[in-house]
Parts: sequence; structure tokens; C-alpha cells
Amino acid sequence: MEQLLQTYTELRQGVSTYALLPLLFTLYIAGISLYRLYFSPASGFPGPKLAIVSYWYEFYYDFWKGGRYTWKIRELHDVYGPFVRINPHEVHCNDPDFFPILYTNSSKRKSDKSKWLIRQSWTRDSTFKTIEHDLHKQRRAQLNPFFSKASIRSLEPLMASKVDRVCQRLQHLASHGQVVSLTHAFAALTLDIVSHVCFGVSYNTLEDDDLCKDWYEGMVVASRGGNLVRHLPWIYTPLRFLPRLATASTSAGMQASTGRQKELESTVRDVIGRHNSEGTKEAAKPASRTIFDAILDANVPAEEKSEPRLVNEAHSLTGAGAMTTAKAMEQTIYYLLRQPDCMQRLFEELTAAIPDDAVIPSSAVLEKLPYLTAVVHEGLRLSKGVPHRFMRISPDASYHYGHVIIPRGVPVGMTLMDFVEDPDVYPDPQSFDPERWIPFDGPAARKCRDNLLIFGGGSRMCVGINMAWAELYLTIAVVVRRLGPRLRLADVDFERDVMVVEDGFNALASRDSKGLRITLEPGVSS
Ligand code: HEM
Repeated sequence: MEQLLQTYTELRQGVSTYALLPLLFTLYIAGISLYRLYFSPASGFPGPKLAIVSYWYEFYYDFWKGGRYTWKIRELHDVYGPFVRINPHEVHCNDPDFFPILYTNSSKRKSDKSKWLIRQSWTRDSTFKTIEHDLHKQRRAQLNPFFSKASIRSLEPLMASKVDRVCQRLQHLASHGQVVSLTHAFAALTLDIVSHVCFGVSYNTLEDDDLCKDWYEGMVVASRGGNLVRHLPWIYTPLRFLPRLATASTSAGMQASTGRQKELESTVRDVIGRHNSEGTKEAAKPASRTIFDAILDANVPAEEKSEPRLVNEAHSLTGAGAMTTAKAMEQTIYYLLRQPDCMQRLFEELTAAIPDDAVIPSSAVLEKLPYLTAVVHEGLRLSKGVPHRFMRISPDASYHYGHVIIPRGVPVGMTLMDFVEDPDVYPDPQSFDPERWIPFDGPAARKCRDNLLIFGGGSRMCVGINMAWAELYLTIAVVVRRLGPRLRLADVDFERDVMVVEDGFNALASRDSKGLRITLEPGVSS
């Protein structure tokens, strides 16, 4: 009897506890919503109530709508003004005058990144994704020397040989009227260059039958997956291991992504092994020293040189170095092919400047060609760069801008794509119009240049900017000079294959995209 009574009491206690759960949950949600609406440090900024109280609003546009929050944020600015609360913690700004205040140098203020950014990422230990200002500064100092103007100049023979090779491969692959993917060809080119700079050995994907199709598809899958992982970070671990387990996975993209991960891990292991067996490379000739040698030689804590951290860095450098620049090359060639008068004018300028198309001039010489300069700038602008917003957190002092104060600790970001599509600076911004850059030192072009903030700004500005410009000038000049009049678009639909419609951090075309595909007319190029 006593036992029965005890069981009854336990049951009642159990029932009442369970009955309390929904109530506790409701109170928790109400409490957190009230806090986010009225007491959070970001509560002074307007925005949709749903976005302020919950991340599900952003999730809907990021995941359900497929990387569309960036475009939704634009609409929110139309309703709420230049500063908008876009999620429970973050403020977004679209006022260009705020740019230099937000993206400033280390001497002016510390700039942390937001943890929200690294939730989506397989590169969370890279320089790019480093949250804390001082640690970023230390990591960035190891990269800077490899990307200075002088270093990039010394890399030009390597770049030229790869550009030469991409032309040969295009001619070979398209020799019998076959369709070739310029998307994969340009990704192979940029990947081969950046892998050489990082590891001292090029991936040589230009030699692969399908160029770097697998690597590229893997990047696209990882980019799209990022929009899910950012919201549901617990999914990161199963996602990392799932493809390894499911070797027979039906998703080619997943397999490609796994292959890419394995390849990077083994490359980094090789680099560490080679470095350790050769001893310190401090005294080595600068030309033979790689980024990873510099990191491994640096006087920093051991965890900074750990294999997982270096794999993260390798992921980030190869991804950042290859995807964006290749996209800009692809878009530039696409617009030239859509506007044959522009292609013809560029070809004529190049033929005059490079009488022997076997000789590849330096990028410094190419930068003096006015029409090429206009085309390269316009193509880069229309490639949109990275469509995702770049957040900063000022850890020590609030941001002050007119009457607006953003308290320290509040993440605030801007979307660089907004600048390159600003109709006040670039009338009819979606059209390809190299004329807007001519004359290059005139007032209109100057305004265009000042707004081409596609590489970001301040202490975390793109480290690869010099490399990107050199690659763009060399590639566009040589490809157009040698093959321009013979290139034809092969079943390319702008909205399906070219237009940037998805923010997967990288700029992505539609999910049905077949990439930019071309054929080559027979004949002599010059
Ligand atoms: C058209 C080409 C490119 C565009 C539009 C571009 C754009 C950007 C932007 C906007 C950032 C700043 C991110 C931020 O503010 O948080 C960035 C950072 C970075 N980019 Fe680029 N990039 C390009 C080419 C390259 C190349 C060729 C490399 C070579 C490896 C590279 C490597 C990096 C790295 C490592 C960072 C992180 C820098 C840091 O956090 O200190 N990028 N890029």
C-alpha cells in the first residue's frame, strides 16, 4: 500500500512538471522576445518585429527562399530607412557615407567579426573568419607579404603561363565543335594559381579532362549548405561526416565537396611534412617560400600551426582566391559575347597593343590600355563580388554617425553589392557599359571607381586585391586577343546561367544553371 502511495505521488509530481513545461517555454519565448524588442543594445533600431524576435525570419529567406535575404534586406531599407535591425542581434546599413566609419583601419578602432558569420563555415579558423581583432591582425600579418604589389609582380610569369595554358586547353577541348565550360576553365585557372602561392605546388586542374568541375561543384554545394548550417550549426558535424560515410551518395556535388576536403587535408599534411623535413625556410629564396611556410615559421602558439587550423586556412584561401576572380572573368567574357561591338573594340585595341599574340605583356602594361581597363572594371562590377553582408563589431567604443549611435558589441554590416548597383553612380546599373569608365581619370569614372568597393575596406579588406586585378587584366587580355572573335555562347540563358540570384556567401547563379558554356569557331585568331 505504501509503495502504491509513493508511485501515485511520483506520478502526480511527474504530471505537474510536464504540465509546467509548455508554460515555462511560453514564458521563455515571451521573455526573450521582450528583451530583444525593448532591452537589447540593438533595440533602438527599427525592423520587422519577426526579424527582431527570431532568426526564423532570416532562415525563411536564407534557406527556404534559397539565399534571398540579401535582397530582402534591400526592401527592408526602403521601409525602415538606412539602419535596419535584420535579426535579433544585428543592424544593417545601406548609407554609403557610413562605409569608412565601419570599415576602418586598426589604428582607428578594433574590428571584431560576429560569431554569426562562423556558424556557417568550414573555415572558421581561417584569417577571414577570425572573430577577434588582435588574433586577426596576427594572422593577417603572415599573409600580407605574399600579396603585396611586388610579390604579385614576381608571380606574373606563373600567372602568364597559366593563362597561356587555359587558352591552349580551350582550343584543344573545343577543337571539334564541343561545348566547353568557361566557368570551370576560369575556376581551374584561378585555383591553380592560388594553390601554387599557398602550397608551392599547383593543383594543375587545368590539365584535368573536365578542368576543375568537381572542385567547382563542391564549392557551390558548400556555399549553398552554408545557408542551412548558419541557422542550424549542429548539422555541421553530421554534414561533414555524412558524405564520408555515404560514399555511394547520389549527390555528385556532395561527393565533389568531400573530395575537395580530403584533397586539402592531404595537401596540408604534405606541406607540413615537407616543411618539417626541410627545416626552417626563413633563409630560403622568397620565390620558393609559400604562405604555409610563413605560417609554420611564425613565432606563434602551437595551435596556430595545428593541422586543422591550417586546413581551415587552406580552404579559405583557395575558395576566396579562386571563386570570386573566376566569376568576374566569366561575367566579363559573357557580356563581351553578348555585345559584339564591345568585343570587337577590345580586340582591335589588343591587336594594336600586342602585335604578336604569343607574347603576354605584364599587367602594368595592360593597365594602360583604356578600353581593356574599362571592360575589366565593368565586368568586375557586374560580377557583384561577394553578395553577403560583412559585419563588424566594435568591441571597445560605439560607432557614432550623425545622430546615430551603434553601441559597442552590436554587429553591424553593409552589403558591398549595394554600392556596385547604385543607380546614382552607375545609371542603368544592370547594363554592361564600359563607356562609363572612359576617360578613366575623368570625374564620372572617378565616381565609379570610388564606389567600386567590391574588395571591402579597412583592416580586413581583401588581401588578394592585387592578385585579383593582375589575374583579371592578364586573362581578359590574352583570352580576347587569342580567341575573342572565335568564341560563341553555347545555349546560355542569362537568367538561368549567368545572373546572380543566390547569396551563398559566394555569388551564385540559379540552381538550374549550366554555367557559362562556349564553343570555338575554327580559324586563326589574329
Ligand atoms: C574579384 C575578386 C575578389 C573579390 C571581389 C574579393 C572580395 C573580398 C572581400 C569583400 C573581402 C573582405 C571581407 C571582409 O570584409 O570581411 C575579402 C577578403 C579576403 N579575400 Fe578576397 N576577393 C577577391 C579576390 C581574392 C583573391 C584572388 C584572394 C587570394 C587568395 C583573396 C583572398 C581573400 C582573403 C584571404 C580575405 C580575408 C582577408 C582578411 O580577413 O584579412 N580574395 N575578399
